Amino acid sequence: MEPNTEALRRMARIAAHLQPSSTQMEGSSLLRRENCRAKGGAPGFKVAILGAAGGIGQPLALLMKMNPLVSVLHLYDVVNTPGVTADISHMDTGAVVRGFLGQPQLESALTGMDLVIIPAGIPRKPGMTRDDLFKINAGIVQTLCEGVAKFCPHAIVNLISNPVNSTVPIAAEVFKRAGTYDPKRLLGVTTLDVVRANTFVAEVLGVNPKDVNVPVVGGHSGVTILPLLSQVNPPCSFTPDEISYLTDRIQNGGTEVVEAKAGTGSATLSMAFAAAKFADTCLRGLHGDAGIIECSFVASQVTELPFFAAKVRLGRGGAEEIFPLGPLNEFERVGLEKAKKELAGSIEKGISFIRK
Ligand SMILES: NC(=O)C1=CN([C@@H]2O[C@H](COP(=O)(O)OP(=O)(O)OC[C@H]3O[C@@H](n4cnc5c(N)ncnc54)[C@H](O)[C@@H]3O)[C@@H](O)[C@H]2O)C=CC1
Ligand SMILES: O=C([O-])CC(=O)C(=O)O
Repeated sequence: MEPNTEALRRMARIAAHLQPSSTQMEGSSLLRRENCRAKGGAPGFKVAILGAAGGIGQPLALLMKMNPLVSVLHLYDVVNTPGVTADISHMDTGAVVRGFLGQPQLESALTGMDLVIIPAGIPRKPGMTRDDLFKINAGIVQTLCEGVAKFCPHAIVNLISNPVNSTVPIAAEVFKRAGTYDPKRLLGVTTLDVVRANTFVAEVLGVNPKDVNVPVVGGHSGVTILPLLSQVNPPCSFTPDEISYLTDRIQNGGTEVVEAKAGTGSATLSMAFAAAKFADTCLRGLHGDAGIIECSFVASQVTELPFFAAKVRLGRGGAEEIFPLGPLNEFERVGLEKAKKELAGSIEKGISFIRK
């Protein structure tokens, strides 16, 4: 490269920082990606977090800034993104970070994104169910997904905002209405249930949670969270008391945190960890890595319900394969029936919110 060309590029990058208009920063970040590619680095993906200034959004932004597969990180919220962005952008990792504040900047936040992670919305307080959040969060998810449909219709969406059992159907209806719906690209994030299940099962077994994998299917609320303890990897067995304790603790893990936080919110740090883990699997899928399998709440034919959390294989197109539930024991079969009954109502509530 000619030295004077490099000097010009450096000046452009400094100018872009001093006056960060969308095009200037975009040009600068693209340049970095090109440089990275030219040096044989990994290809980078563009990721947006909507709700980035919140309890989940901030640590999630930090973790995504550390992900080497991310070349551009857009942080969008209706409050506080300038501060969060300035802070995160000083981390000496590769991703270029940009902040966007409020609805007028949603277009710039979303344009060109490969992956959009949505933790926007209010969290629970003690005594509330996740469904109690529907009234406020349904509208937030609708607005943001309308933005996704308009400005980055091919992005993969990771939906975190509760109640997930209803917000994923809401997003699907928004995308259908816009003519952009691809069921493989809309993924409800249930990874925290798996993360908790791995942790609690490992405690009972006395092993490292990293060495345990518990499939958790169904949905993301109370009895719809169905851990398949008969399918733990590596294979192991539990006493009836252990099964009862573990199922109850996994299903009520969210409430355990809400009560411990005593009115100041719900799980944020473990959720950011889980969301970053799930986003990483999506990015590795987009990257073309083989054998990427995680549980997620997706459009599905695994049961008679239109949506269900199950193990999915992530690839370039999103959730490219959804695995059947596999053999269930009697306890799990009873749990499945309870889960389906509650899920049916929550899914219908989400669908009719948009179709009303
Ligand atoms: N899927 C899961 O496993 C989990 C889901 N959650 C859910 O995640 C959501 C967020 O939780 P927290 O981060 O703790 O809440 P929080 O209140 O700390 O943060 C939410 C953020 O969303 C922002 N926001 C609100 N309306 C917005 C809009 N229209 N556009 C962009 N941003 C908007 C707020 O300004 C705030 O910064 C809640 O609904 C919570 O129930 C929480 C834990 C686990
Ligand atoms: O319980 C809540 O409200 C937040 C949540 O979804 C979880 O921690 O699993």
